[in-house]
Amino acid sequence: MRQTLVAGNWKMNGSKAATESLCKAIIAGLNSSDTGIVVCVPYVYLSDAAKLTEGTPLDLGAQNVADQSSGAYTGEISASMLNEFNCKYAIVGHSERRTYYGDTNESVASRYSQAQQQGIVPILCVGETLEQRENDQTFSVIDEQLDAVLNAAGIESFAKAVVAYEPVWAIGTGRTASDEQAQEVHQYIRQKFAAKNQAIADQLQILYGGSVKPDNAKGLFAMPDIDGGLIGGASLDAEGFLKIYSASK
Ligand SMILES: O=C(CO)COP(=O)(O)O
Repeated sequence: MRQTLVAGNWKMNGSKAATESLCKAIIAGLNSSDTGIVVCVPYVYLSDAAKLTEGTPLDLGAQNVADQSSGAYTGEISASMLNEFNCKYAIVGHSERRTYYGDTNESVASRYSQAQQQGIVPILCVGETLEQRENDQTFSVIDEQLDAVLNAAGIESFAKAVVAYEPVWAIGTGRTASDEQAQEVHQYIRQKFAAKNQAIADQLQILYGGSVKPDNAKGLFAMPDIDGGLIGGASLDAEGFLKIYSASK
């Protein structure tokens, strides 16, 4: 049985005060034995969030990581820096990074490796746009996104990675993929990995992201190849986020 994981991606939302109140409210709703729940907060709040989550069941993650280890890369944050703040996870290749900030398949692969070199678990995001889906390119886009990382880091690296399928057309639109639409792609991804290494494929956590809410989480998470979710908007509300987490158990 694979463990489930529910990750909140706060994106560029919140404040110092909101970080404190949201972390505290989520932690208050968890039991000490709970596992598989993480918040990915803006970089500047990692220090506060690290203190708030230390010794609690709530894990911490970043929303990105540099594709280089150090040096003259103005504005970037390295994996070793993240490591100083108890970051267990780092999202890489989110579609908003790919679309607005030019992250390429190659740079995403470098970010993925940089995270792993510091013992941080990358949450590798893949997914097609609406246009690509309508042109029957969903699987070829996902192949390209995954192959760039597989070629650079190897199949074994996925023993310590998470994949998130996030169809771009479902992100922040309120238009979620149906349970079956999501499962179809998750199954495709798992079979792709299984063709290279069955054991890695069997244990790989594949999360679904895109308008996951408390009322649709249960159906999505019940699908055989969906192992949890990467939650945007709904992770900014502690009660709703905890409900989504409960749906994963
Ligand atoms: O992009 C997402 C998580 O990374 C999904 O965002 P929403 O849940 O707001 O659609």
